[in-house]
Amino acid sequence: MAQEQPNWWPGEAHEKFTKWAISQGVEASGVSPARFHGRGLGMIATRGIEKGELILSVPLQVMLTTDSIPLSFATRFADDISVHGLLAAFLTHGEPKDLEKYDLWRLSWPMHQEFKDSMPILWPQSLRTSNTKNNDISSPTICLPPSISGLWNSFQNGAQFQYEYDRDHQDLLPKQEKRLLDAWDRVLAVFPDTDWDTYSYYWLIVNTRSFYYLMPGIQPPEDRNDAMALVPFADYFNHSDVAVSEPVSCHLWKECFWSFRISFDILRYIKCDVNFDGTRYTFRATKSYDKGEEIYMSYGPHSNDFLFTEYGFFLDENDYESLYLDDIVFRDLNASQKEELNLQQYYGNYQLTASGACYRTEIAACIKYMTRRNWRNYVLGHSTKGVDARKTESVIRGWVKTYSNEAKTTITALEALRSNEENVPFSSNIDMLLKRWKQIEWLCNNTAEAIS
Ligand SMILES: C[S@@+](CC[C@H](N)C(=O)[O-])C[C@H]1O[C@@H](n2cnc3c(N)ncnc32)[C@H](O)[C@@H]1O
Repeated sequence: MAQEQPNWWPGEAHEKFTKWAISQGVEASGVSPARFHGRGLGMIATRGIEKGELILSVPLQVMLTTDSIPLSFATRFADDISVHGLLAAFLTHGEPKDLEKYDLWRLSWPMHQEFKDSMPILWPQSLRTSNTKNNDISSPTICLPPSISGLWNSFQNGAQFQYEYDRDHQDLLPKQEKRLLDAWDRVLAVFPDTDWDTYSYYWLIVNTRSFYYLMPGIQPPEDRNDAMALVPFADYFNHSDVAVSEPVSCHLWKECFWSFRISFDILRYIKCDVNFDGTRYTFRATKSYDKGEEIYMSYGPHSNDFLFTEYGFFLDENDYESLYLDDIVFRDLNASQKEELNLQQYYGNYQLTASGACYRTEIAACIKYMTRRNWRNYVLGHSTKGVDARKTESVIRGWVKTYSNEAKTTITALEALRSNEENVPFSSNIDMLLKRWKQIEWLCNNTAEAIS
């Protein structure tokens, strides 16, 4: 009689891939790929696991890095093609004999349809309108949250940035589209018949499954996104916002951190649970696990809007949740106030998190009612004369309410879209948007109430 499989059984393709990975030197101890409702595949503990235990080790030879790509293939592309773009090009157009090695691994990856369902970049134009250049913004509703689309339904945010500043966590979709289209142009120059669906699929595979990869002792590339590689089997780990609390004591902190494309500025707060020593990628348990529990890894301290754009999911609860009030704040300040904020390096990146508005937002609020002299003295730490906590709170509450109104307006519009029969094929996308906007509304209302 055939042996009964556990309800988390990943399926035959994943069993075959696991056997292949182990035959190639991957060492998995107490972990197995498993199916988890709503998360596709993930990693399960097949026995009790102690905190700090080595659970996975993957040798360099089996990873897909730029060094795995034959030079005769790589040198056909313009020098400025991104590593991301090149890896996707290799998966799309590499010689079958060079790709054969990865066949069973590739069969373990999600289907194209799964990306179409979850990744906004592949959604119909009406659902993914953003402030991308050349975009037709005629869509009656901006469905994606402002940090993703760069646009709002309740006001227009045109021409209000008086000064350039680093909006790393905003306009996420236009930036992602640019990365994909830049790569696409370079691939088309070499392979004019490239199929968009195939290329964008592999580009998203790399986007959602790559790891930070840098040989020890090598300087990080100018663009941190170029330090990436694919790591078989390790790409089964799903993300959680597990606390990445203990500061790294390890002097090699840059090299000892893994992530799905994480930014360098937070690396020093991360524990060395994941390490690449130049020969192997190793993964240790960040806590103890019971048999049958899912083992997660943190992809980094990402907000839900970031996770939504880059990975096609977001968390119900996220310690790193944050909304950006920049567009709302800027339209409420005059040119001279903005100039002053810029001079004092408080221009932009006004965040709202579960614990309230950030210090930068408070400073921006103060400039609304304080004399310039008092404000400057306050910002420079000389005096608190003129600071009135109630007035600051009232300004911030107004800004948060604007965001909350945006959520309300968009939820109403999305509900109308949802009930239109024409949109039945996109109902799960609309549901995902509605869920995200309700989270945003909740966060705004909760903060506004806490400030009252
Ligand atoms: C590195 S892969 C992880 C393995 C993947 N779940 C699979 O089925 O192959 C990253 C992708 O997994 C999914 N994912 C990761 N963490 C998740 C989570 N906490 N909840 C839901 N989906 C998650 C997202 O689709 C993401 O793009």
